[in-house]
Amino acid sequence: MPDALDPRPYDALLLLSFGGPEGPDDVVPFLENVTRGRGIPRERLKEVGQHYFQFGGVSPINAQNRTLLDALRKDFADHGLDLPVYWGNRNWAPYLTDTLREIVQDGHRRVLVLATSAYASYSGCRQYRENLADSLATLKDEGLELPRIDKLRHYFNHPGFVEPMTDGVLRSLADLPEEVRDRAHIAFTTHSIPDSAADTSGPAEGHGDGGAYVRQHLDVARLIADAVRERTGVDHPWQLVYQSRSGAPHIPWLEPDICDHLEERHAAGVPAVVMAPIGFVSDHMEVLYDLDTEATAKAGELGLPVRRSATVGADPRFAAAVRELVLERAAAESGRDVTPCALGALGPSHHLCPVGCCPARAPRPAAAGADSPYA
Ligand SMILES: CC1=C(CCC(=O)O)c2cc3nc(cc4[nH]c(cc5[nH]c(cc1n2)c(C)c5CCC(=O)O)c(CCC(=O)O)c4C)C(CCC(=O)O)=C3C
Ligand SMILES: [Fe+2]
Repeated sequence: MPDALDPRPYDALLLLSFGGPEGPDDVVPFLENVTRGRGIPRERLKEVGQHYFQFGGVSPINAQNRTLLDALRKDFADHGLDLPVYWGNRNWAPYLTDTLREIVQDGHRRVLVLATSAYASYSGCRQYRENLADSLATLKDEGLELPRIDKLRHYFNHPGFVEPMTDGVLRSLADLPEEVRDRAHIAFTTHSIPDSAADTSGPAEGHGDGGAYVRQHLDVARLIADAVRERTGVDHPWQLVYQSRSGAPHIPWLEPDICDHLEERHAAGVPAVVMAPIGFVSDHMEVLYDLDTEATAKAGELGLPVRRSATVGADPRFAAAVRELVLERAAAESGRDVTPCALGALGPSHHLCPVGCCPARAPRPAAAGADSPYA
């Protein structure tokens, strides 16, 4: 086998995701899993439960992950990369602990993790690392020999992530009525998080002013807006806005909300908006409900034409990017020369989260980082 496709020292890839309900009976236990100990108001939970019930109690996220698994396995096979791909979730079956147990029982010793979250933040990175540590603790109690786990670097600025989204924005612009198309604005959207979580996202030296979370999203938004201008010759004004806020109302979260933004753009005379959900890897419930249902209804009331652009999902370019990231990390880990691939102003993200990266409010053990209590 050619050297470039050598995944050693890794012997397994774990797709680590959020998980979601697969029927009406799953919705309440799923929400309990997600919010255990996180202080989400009851009213908010009822409301979010309704979003799931409106879609038959089925989150789109599991089907999306199954499709991504297929795409990854196909890409690896097509390129002669011999690396088994497993799937486990934080909040629903297949649960992370069960998948890790299976990985160990299949004899794997070095696991590389691909999380379905492209950016830094407590919710998007450290919380996954905490779940990995919890699962390792369970396996240790069961007397199993623990594998070593590493997490792939943040891939928000990888071309295989950015380019499919650029194409999506171009398609949405083309789909707008011709008379408003060239004056359309682009609203790049991502999950709102508490201001305090944004300010402390990423390594400590970059804390403050929205932290790595906001900077990384701004970099992706700028890359897409620049690529759209290059392809169409039109300079579409854009802004980074937020969606899916939860938590108590007196705690500040990132703003403006997409619905307020649409109202404000409409009042300012903007004739059309493309909503580009760059914060989500695939069509999660936040995309189907908060954008396709709620924000689209809001725009309808305003008489403002909007389009929602595609997420990356299982685009073959994303599957190829994962292969490149795996080989890049394997090379780095083996002391071989490698040039990490990244677009934009920020450069490739760190391989290992340093101590103090995206701190939790109440510190808990987290695996796959410089402060991991595991090997
Ligand atoms: C940054 C971020 C991402 C992106 C990174 C990543 O992808 O991980 C993300 C993804 C997701 N969040 C999801 C679902 C939920 N998130 C909640 C609550 C929260 N999310 C937060 C942040 C994020 N969340 C935060 C700060 C909270 C408050 C509570 C807390 O501090 O933990 C709640 C509770 C109810 C509510 O309040 O909304 C639910 C049901 C699903 C599944 C969707 C599906 O079914 O398709 C996915 C992919
Ligand atoms: Fe969430």
